[in-house]
Amino acid sequence: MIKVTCAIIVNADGLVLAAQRNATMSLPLKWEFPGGKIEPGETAEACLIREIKEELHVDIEIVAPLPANTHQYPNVTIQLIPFVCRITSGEIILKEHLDFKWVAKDELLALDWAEADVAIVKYYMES
Ligand SMILES: Nc1nc2c([nH]c(=O)n2[C@H]2C[C@H](O)[C@@H](COP(=O)(O)OP(=O)(O)OP(=O)(O)O)O2)c(=O)[nH]1
Repeated sequence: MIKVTCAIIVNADGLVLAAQRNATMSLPLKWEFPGGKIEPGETAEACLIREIKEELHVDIEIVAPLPANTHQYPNVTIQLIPFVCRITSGEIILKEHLDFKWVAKDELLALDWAEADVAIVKYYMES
């Protein structure tokens, strides 16, 4: 099982950042919460701060954890470990994703999410 962290980044207006995977990634064009695989010896929190800097070019702080979701894709099982986060500095520059948008909480489920993310979206909407 691969452990993957992801960031539910909330802005000052309460909107949530959704990021679209590019056409050459696995799960092409699906929407996700940015993040990535935990490296050996790394904490989930440190992983997420590193990944967000690499992918979005911003610094974040972690606000709160949400329940992890284990999901079996045909070729891989991942444990997706979410944290609610805030940007502390920088402007978003996409380094890997195709697109991003800020979405109202009650409109999140309308996006075409990576399957593992749907449960996380629901946890967040109920939180
Ligand atoms: N970062 C991230 N990955 C997710 C999410 N939902 C989801 O199913 N994944 C999957 C996609 C990948 O199989 C795996 C890790 O994604 P990644 O973005 O860090 O790694 P990657 O593109 O290099 O993965 P891969 O193409 O090598 O399989 O987790 C999510 O919300 N955020």
